[in-house]
Amino acid sequence: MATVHYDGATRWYQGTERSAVDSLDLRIEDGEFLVLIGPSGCGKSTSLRMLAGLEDVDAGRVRIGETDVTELPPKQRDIAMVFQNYALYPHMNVADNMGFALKNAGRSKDEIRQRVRDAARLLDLEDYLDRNPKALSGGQRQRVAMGRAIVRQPQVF
Ligand SMILES: Nc1ncnc2c1ncn2[C@@H]1O[C@H](COP(=O)(O)OP(=O)(O)OP(=O)(O)O)[C@@H](O)[C@H]1O
Repeated sequence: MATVHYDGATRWYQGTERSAVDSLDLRIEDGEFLVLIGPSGCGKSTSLRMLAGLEDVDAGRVRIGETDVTELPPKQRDIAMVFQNYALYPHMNVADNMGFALKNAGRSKDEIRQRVRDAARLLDLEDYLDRNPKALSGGQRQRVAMGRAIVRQPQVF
């Protein structure tokens, strides 16, 4: 894990009068579990998306550990994110959804199987590994999305 540091991070969406996030200063310590709470539309997702590299940072900087990631593409940030709509691959079963990023990273079949099994045990998904997402409940889908993040063992969740 690593520290996360927002330093005046700002995001404007074109054509809008106000910034979605205005000069966010926030330091999250290594291993800290942080919850952002605020009214709908106050900028929580935008803040996360700037950290993950899914939104440009229009002013300020974002750091992970000692690395300034403001200009880095998402792939190089070693972050795992769970999306509000889960974004599961509908044509893949639960095990393949959870192991997909590891497969892309060239990990061995044995390692992928083991990490997926460990995460499935943690999330109580062992009985669902062969099912497709459409045959799962909302909460089960949410746990698959979390499993997909967990198996990657990223610097930042
Ligand atoms: N692509 C976009 N173009 C223009 N404005 C946007 C865009 N995406 C988000 N916004 C605006 O930016 C602001 C922050 O949105 P954001 O999604 O970060 O809010 P949030 O705090 O995560 O909200 P919620 O709790 O409702 O999910 C909102 O006012 C939203 O309407």
